[in-house]
Amino acid sequence: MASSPEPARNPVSGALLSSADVARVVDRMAHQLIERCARGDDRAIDSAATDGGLSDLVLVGIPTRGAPLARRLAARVEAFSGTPIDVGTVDITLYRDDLRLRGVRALESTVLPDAGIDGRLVVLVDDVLYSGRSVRAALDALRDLGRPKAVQLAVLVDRGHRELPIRADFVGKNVPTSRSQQVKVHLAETDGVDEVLVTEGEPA
Ligand SMILES: O=P(O)(O)OC[C@H]1O[C@H](OP(=O)(O)OP(=O)(O)O)[C@H](O)[C@@H]1O
Ligand SMILES: O=c1cc[nH]c(=O)[nH]1
Repeated sequence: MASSPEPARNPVSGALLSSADVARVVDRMAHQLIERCARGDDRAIDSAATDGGLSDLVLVGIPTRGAPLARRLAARVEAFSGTPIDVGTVDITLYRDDLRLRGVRALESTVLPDAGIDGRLVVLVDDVLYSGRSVRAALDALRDLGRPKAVQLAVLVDRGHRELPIRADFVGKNVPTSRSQQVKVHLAETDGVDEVLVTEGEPA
């Protein structure tokens, strides 16, 4: 009798990705972005363009840590492809559905490239995908900023437990977690170090 597959285990608390792992994962995601554009299997991208469709691409980070991640991804795509990549950030604070539950939060910056996002492929970038509510808020925020040809999603860690019909197009690492766990992404730009940790218990 065929044995059933091992159930996915939740990681034990501790370090999930080291600094070197984070760099490797970001590089892999950059290659995937380039390949997806060049393959043109995505109607959102003009694969006939001489730059493999990359000039159509805008990486838009969701603060806090999605913003430096988007800049890193853009830098690596540029390093591998030779094509400069437009980057931006989108503040989702006022579009959150838990605004009244979470108390006052400072507004972050929304910065778009000069060429804007109309008619382009926007790839939203975030560090963690969990319920999907932050991405839902980002989609609403984008709607007020322009009309992209398509919007896709890149996340460093997908930890599951979606509460909305949202999935990522580019995932650095899938990490099955329990709801009681927390995934904490630390980046040099915001935290002084690159690492991904899994901790037990609710966030402080
Ligand atoms: O899929 P979700 O359930 O929305 O969770 C993921 C979001 O949670 C974290 O942000 P957080 O709201 O903690 O703010 P921060 O980025 O400022 O830390 C993380 O950076 C994602 O944006
Ligand atoms: O584990 C989680 C859940 C939401 N947001 C995070 O950054 N980590």
